[in-house]
Amino acid sequence: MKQAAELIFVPVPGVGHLVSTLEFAKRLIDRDDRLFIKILSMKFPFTSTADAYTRSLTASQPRIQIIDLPQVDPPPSLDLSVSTENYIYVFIEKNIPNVKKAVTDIVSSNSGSSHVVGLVLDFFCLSMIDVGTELNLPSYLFLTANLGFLALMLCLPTRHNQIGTEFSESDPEFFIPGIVNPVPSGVLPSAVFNKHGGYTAYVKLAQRFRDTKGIMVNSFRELEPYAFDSFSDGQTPPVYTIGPVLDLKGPPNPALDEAQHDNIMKWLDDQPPLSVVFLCFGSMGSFDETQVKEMALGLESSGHRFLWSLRSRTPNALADDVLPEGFFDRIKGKGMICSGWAPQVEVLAHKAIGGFVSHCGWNSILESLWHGVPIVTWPIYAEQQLNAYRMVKELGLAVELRLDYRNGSNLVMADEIERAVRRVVDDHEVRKKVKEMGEMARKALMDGGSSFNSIGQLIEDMIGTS
Ligand SMILES: O=c1ccn([C@@H]2O[C@H](COP(=O)(O)OP(=O)(O)O[C@H]3O[C@H](CO)[C@@H](O)[C@H](O)[C@H]3O)[C@@H](O)[C@H]2O)c(=O)[nH]1
Repeated sequence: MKQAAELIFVPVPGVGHLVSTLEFAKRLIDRDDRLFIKILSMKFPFTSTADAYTRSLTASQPRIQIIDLPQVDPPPSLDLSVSTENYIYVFIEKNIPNVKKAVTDIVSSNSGSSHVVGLVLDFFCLSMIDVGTELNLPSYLFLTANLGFLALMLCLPTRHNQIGTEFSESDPEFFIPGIVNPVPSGVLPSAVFNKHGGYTAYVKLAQRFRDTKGIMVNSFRELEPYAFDSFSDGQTPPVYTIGPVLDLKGPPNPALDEAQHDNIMKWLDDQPPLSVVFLCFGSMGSFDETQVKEMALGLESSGHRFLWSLRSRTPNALADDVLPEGFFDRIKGKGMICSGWAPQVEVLAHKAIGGFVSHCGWNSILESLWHGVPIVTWPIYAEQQLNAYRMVKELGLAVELRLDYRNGSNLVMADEIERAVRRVVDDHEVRKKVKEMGEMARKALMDGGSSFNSIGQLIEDMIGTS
């Protein structure tokens, strides 16, 4: 009889992290029937839909079991406004005793026919490597971001040892082995500039990357070959490119009911092919009213059709309150606004979509490449500026609107938006490259493709051949 091998996943309960982590868990068990997965489910107060999402995605998978961890007290909400990264870091540290207890229980309940072969940790959970070490279990990193971000994190400890302090936006360009040219410091993740815990949290996490037994990255070699090659330096744990891992049904959200979903899809059905620009800014992106007005004016004067997932930063504001007067009448038939949440993956798959104004979250980028839709870059937070920069400057796969915008930056003016929207619809060269990359993504996952092989290698390294 084959011996069952169990993996314990510890994801961060935010949609942007859960999408690929849970899909990958499913992909692993589909690939090898010896594998069983337990998912430790932490609860964050500001990601209330994460729990339902985790359950819905794994419901029909008898070899995946969710273990609820007890709720812990969140850090003071002030911490969230001074540094999101530090808030998440502190919150996760508070969960460690519960994680340790859950892992210990799982290990001690194992019978002779099943054993735990490792922890699979989100990068924010890397301090849990110590839990694994204490229990004699290896830890793997599941990186929901890309190889370029991995390259940055791997070189951060060296810079910290030399300089010892956070970055400043006026710093000269920064050389990251794995990214073709030195990058302007203005496109580095917001956390590395943060004096209130964000930088320290990032450095502490970065210092643990090389303590893992292997690093799985939601990317594929054909997309980031230069970065991938930089990891064969003899000092980095094995890097497994296992992507793109996408949830092609899209994460559900209570803010999107069936009627709104059907309305959007029906409206798209009535539009000509490649004519609609889609605007959507991830699970957390929002703008203040002044910025929303500029967006509206820019879209209107571009003359193009658009579908806009509008999330205003003003609590309870209705679209009518924040948009310019008469806007709805003027765009009738040409533009559609949905408040709160859009069925993004389905929208990107629709033949009417010709471009995507995005915050450049990594899932959004992979989803748009998969469906051959060129992106206009409008990063907002986390590592999105670096993603935007690389998509435009290194990979030539996106149209530039802003590369270094972040929460609280200068306004993006209507005329800039108008130009970028026009360009993404008309730029046939970028569209062609994006389509080609989308085809390479599909090939990477097929039998014999680079990611298919990499997943096979990962399973072999974790549990051996059968
Ligand atoms: O209205 C919406 C908004 C989002 N989504 C989906 O939600 C996911 C969002 O993921 P992503 O595009 O990566 O954005 P974030 O939610 O912002 O993701 C976080 O996690 C990513 C992976 O680590 C990082 O790249 C981002 O910077 C970080 O903010 C995607 O699957 C989208 O299709 C929808 O379906 N509808």
